[in-house]
Amino acid sequence: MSETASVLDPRSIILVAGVMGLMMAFVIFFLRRSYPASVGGLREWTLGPVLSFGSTLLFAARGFVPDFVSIVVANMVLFQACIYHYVGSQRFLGDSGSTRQWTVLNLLLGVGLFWFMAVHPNYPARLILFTGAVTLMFVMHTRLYMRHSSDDLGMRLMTGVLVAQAVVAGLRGISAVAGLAGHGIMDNAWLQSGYLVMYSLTALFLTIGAVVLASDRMRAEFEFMATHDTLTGALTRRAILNLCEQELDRCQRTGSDMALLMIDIDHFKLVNDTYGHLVGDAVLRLAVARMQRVLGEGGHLGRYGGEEFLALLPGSGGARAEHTAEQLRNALLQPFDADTYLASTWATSPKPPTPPTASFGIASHRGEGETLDHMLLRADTAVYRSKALGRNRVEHAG
Ligand SMILES: Nc1nc2c(ncn2[C@@H]2O[C@H](COP(=O)(O)OP(=O)(O)OP(=O)(O)O)[C@@H](O)[C@H]2O)c(=O)[nH]1
Repeated sequence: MSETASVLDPRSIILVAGVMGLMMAFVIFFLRRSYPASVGGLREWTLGPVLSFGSTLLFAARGFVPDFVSIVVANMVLFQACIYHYVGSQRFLGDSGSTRQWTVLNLLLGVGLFWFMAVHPNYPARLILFTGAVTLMFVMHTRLYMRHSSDDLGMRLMTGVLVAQAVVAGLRGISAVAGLAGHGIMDNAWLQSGYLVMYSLTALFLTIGAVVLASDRMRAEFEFMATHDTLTGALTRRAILNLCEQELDRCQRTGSDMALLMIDIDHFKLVNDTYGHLVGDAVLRLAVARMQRVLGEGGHLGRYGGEEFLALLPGSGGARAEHTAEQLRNALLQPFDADTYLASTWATSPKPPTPPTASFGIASHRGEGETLDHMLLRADTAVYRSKALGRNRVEHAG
């Protein structure tokens, strides 16, 4: 029994937990230095474990510092650590999180803890107050991850750890209500030790989860940057050609259909020359947004060259590809939305605004033996014919 007590000595457990959390805070701190600002929440995720460690020192100093510090301040610092973890998650997941209202709750918590320490000393009441606040925090934190749920390892790890911690904190509160809390945090009741073990694992796994999530986000961002054009958000030339190669391969194995659309914006040099390159850029972005809306999940759009785009239509034969091309052509012709940069720029211009038009060339898969280069050449030739016949039209490759 005495051996068990020494293995699960609460003071050692919370110290080890704090040190582990602090080490993970270093990891996040260095990640933060090298990650772009678009990966939000890293500052809060660094502060969380640092505060946890601070609370650990304060708890461990029980008997050496005034009780106000080792009880009231220590609990408040620990709760503030939970707040930073939560707000870090909110910012990471793109929600607007603020520590302010939670800090107010923390101050109220401090008043309550002080009351039940100095005015009406009552350990179970303090425990109920603290576990109530912490359980609320973990439930909110869990709900946040459930709202943004995905199959990512980091997301699942975070959700699992938070659910476990919400349950344990809740049970600890219930045990206090049921009179099983003992007389102080250093009481070695099995529930107390169990809670502290759980706490140490949570502190560590929350921070590990944060590191995993941040690395996954970075990988996804790099992958996106490598495969998407920065100006328009369409796929890069290499990415769309890779997809075309894969699709062609599949067609030749299974005999299914596919079609390529070469799309060239008309008189684009004139847009640049008349309105400037910034407007030209906005026109390209608008054209891509409109075409992506039409294609949806059914096709892929890549930027083939400056104002030339390539759409891949898996499973489409010639007739379906023509229908899609007409939809794309019509989408480009629609007037500008009144509140866009383009509408306001062009409205104040001496020349009346006109949405861009484009010329389309379709090359549908002809069957075995056809290469991607050949399909691209056919689509390109069809675009030239479309230009020669007056632009703003769809032509089939021969
Ligand atoms: N603003 C802007 N312009 C670009 C970009 N990439 C290419 N361009 C411009 O696109 C124009 C293409 O001009 P051309 O190849 O002569 O074609 P066009 O004026 O569209 O004429 P047609 O294709 O014959 O209808 C050039 O002026 C390029 O500078 C870009 O990223 N942004």
